[in-house]
Amino acid sequence: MSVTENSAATVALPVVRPGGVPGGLEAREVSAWFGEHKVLEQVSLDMPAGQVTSLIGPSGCGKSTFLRILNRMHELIPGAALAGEVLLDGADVYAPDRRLTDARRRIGMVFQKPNPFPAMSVYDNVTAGLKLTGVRVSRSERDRLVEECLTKAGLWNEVRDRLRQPGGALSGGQQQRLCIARSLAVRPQVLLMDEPCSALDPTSTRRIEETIRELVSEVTIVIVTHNMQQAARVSDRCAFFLASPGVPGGIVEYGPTPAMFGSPQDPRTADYVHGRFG
Ligand SMILES: Nc1ncnc2c1ncn2[C@@H]1O[C@H](COP(=O)(O)OP(=O)(O)OP(=O)(O)O)[C@@H](O)[C@H]1O
Repeated sequence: MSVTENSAATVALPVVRPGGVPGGLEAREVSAWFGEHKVLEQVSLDMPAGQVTSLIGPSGCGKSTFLRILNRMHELIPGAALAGEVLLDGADVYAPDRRLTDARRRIGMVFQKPNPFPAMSVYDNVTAGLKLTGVRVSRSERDRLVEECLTKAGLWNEVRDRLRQPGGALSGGQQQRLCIARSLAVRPQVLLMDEPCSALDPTSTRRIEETIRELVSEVTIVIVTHNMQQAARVSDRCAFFLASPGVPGGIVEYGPTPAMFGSPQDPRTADYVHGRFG
C-alpha cells in the first residue's frame, strides 16, 4: 500500500519534548499474522515523544493489532506472528536481551473496557503494577505515588476520601481513570490506549480527553479511536489505517491532525474522516 505523508499543516509540531525527555516510539515495516492470515503489511510510523498520535480507520484494519505489537502483547496470542521492528528512543523493544516486563513497564496499556481489580481497594489498584513489575517502594513513598498518579489521572479529588473502598464501586469513567493511574504508577514513557472511551458516557469521555491532554507533556500517547471528533480534539498526529478483502491492513496517510482533517491528500482519508464510510 502506498503511504501519503500529509505535511500540509501550517504549524510545525516539535518532534521531541522540550528538554529532550524520552518516549519516542517508532515502528519500522511491521507486518503481523494470525496463523496464515496476514493482517498488517509493512507498517512504518513515527510516534513522537510528547505527542498524542491517533490511529484511525474502519473496523478490522489492524489498529488494535498494531497497538498490541508496540508493547509486545501480540506475541502472547496463540498463532500470532510478526515481522519488523519497534524502537523506543532508538532501542529495539524486541531485542533478545530486553525483558518482556521491561517493555511493558515502559510502554503501558489502557484497554477499551475499564479493568480495575474490582474487589481491591482504590489505593491497592494504583499500586498493583508495582508488585507485578517488581518495583519496591516504601510506605510513605507509596502514599505520595498514589496521590500523584490519581491527581494526574484527574481522579484524586473524587476518591481521596474513598481510597480504601473497592475499585469496582467507582463509576465506569472513574474506573477508567483509575486504570490510567495504575498505568502511570510504574512511570511508563508511553501509554497506549485502545478505544479508552468507547464504554463511557459523554461527560466521562470529556474528562478522559482532558486527562490525555494533561498527561502528554510527560507521557507519549498512542490512542485507537473510532470517534473522529475525539481524534480531532485530542491528537497532535493521526495515522489512517485501511484494509480490504484479501489485502492486509496498512497506513494510507499520516500527518498532523489539522492537515489530516482539513486537507487530506488521499481521497480515501477524506471519505473516512468526513464520515462517508467506516
Ligand atoms: N486473536 C485473533 N485471532 C485471529 N484473528 C484476529 C485476532 N485478533 C484480530 N484478528 C483479526 O485481525 C484483523 C485486524 O483486527 P484488529 O482487531 O487489529 O482490527 P481493528 O482495526 O483494531 O478493529 P476494531 O476497530 O474493530 O477494533 C481482523 O481481520 C481480525 O479479525
